[in-house]
Amino acid sequence: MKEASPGYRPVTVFVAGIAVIALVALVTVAVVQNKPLPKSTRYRYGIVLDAGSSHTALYVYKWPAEKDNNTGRVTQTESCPGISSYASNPQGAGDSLRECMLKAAKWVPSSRHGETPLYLGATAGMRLLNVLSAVEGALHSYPFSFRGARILSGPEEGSFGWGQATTGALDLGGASTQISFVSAHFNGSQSPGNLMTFRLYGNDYDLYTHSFLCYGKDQALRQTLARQTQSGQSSVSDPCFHPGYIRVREYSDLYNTPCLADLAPRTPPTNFTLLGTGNFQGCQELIKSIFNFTQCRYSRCSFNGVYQPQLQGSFEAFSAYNYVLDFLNLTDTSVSLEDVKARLREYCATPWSLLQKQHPTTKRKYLAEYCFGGTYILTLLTEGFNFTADTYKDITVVRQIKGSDAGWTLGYMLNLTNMIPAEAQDTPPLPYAGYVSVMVVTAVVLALILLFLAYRLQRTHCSKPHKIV
Ligand SMILES: Nc1nc2c(ncn2[C@@H]2O[C@H](COP(=O)(O)OP(=O)(O)OP(=O)(O)O)[C@@H](O)[C@H]2O)c(=O)[nH]1
Ligand SMILES: [Ca+2]
Repeated sequence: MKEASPGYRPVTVFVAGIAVIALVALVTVAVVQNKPLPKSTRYRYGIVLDAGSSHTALYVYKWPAEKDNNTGRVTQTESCPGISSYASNPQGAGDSLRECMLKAAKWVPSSRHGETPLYLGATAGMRLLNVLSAVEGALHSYPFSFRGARILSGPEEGSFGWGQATTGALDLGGASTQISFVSAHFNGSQSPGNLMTFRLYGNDYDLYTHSFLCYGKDQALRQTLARQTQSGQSSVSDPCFHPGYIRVREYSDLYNTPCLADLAPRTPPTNFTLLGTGNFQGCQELIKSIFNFTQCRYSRCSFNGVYQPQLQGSFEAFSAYNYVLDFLNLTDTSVSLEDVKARLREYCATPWSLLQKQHPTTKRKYLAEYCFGGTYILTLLTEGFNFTADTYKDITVVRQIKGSDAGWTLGYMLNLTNMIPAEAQDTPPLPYAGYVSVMVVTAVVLALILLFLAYRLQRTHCSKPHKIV
């Protein structure tokens, strides 16, 4: 009689084999698949040129390639020449951006050039189509994926500058100014032209937005000068400039803007002399004269008959709000409206000669215009947009929103590349190390279960009485 050897049954061997193959396969997949991208392709880039009325700014955005919804962060900015000054020489406008574009080509890795979108957005203050088409031609010659140059509409300029759902945006440019905020009192029924609807992260927003062309800081200043030179005066005493400030200006230069169309005196002298008197109150009265507060066919208006719902929530103010209030040391959140007035009263009255000594390195043009700029901001916010001493506290002056330079460029690019997530984001993907760990643990558990099954099968097999041959 021969006792049967405890040999393994084919089924046991099969199950154990599967267990080993499963383990090897899972670990291999975990290690080989889903590896982080090589360094050179780990990020995507996007370039936006903001062709404003007073300057052109270049923004290079960068974001992780795996997370297209992880809105880009600006990595580099560059101030380029303003193309609006090339109206009589459109070719020159294209050439003027060359240096800036070469810098962008250095910042973006060359392997990414071809797929990097390049946009040029001109703001409403710059309706110079001939310049725009010349620039368009020039931008095609760079290695990026040029997606066109166009003029933003007022609502686009306002709404793309709006970044956070709960915070309104105040943008003061050279030619135009924008106000945008979410208001529970606004659904567009009164004034559909001011409504922009957004679906962001699963929520719908009705955004009120308006862009006032000719009410940017530079054009508003021109409007005040026009108010004082309409009869062709040869000398003007201007309360918005410091005592002792004297400057000779040309009529043709002042009135050379669509904002003052038809306002120019018929037969003006060539020049007028601007003499500063440095009087805050007089300056505020002068500024008020460029707003129309009388007509409003809606339940409420800001100015010039433009509908504006009741202000709501907090606001972030940027561009010239930031340049001017920062210089005047008025950006601290503890600063009240009364503090602003007191500072301006004292600042505007400061003699020009003293100011120049106090700020020897500040650009003269900027230095001369902070009294006007500050007074204009105060008047625009309180008389124009109806901020009160109480709601003024809701305004924060910022240079950046969420780590990016404040402005419309990021929102514009994200919108055009379809990267603004309409729905709430899924939970973020596991990092590579986490992914490998989960896969290995799953594989080991699976293999253990299979081995255990194989063991049980073997045991059952051994405990059965063997047939004796
Ligand atoms: N003091 C100061 N003023 C600045 C500076 N940069 C720009 N400005 C002025 O601030 C105002 C607004 O500037 P921007 O926001 O660049 O205006 P913009 O985008 O060219 O103009 P829009 O087309 O109307 O948007 C203009 O009057 C500029 O001359 C700065 O660094 N310091
Ligand atoms: Ca601007």
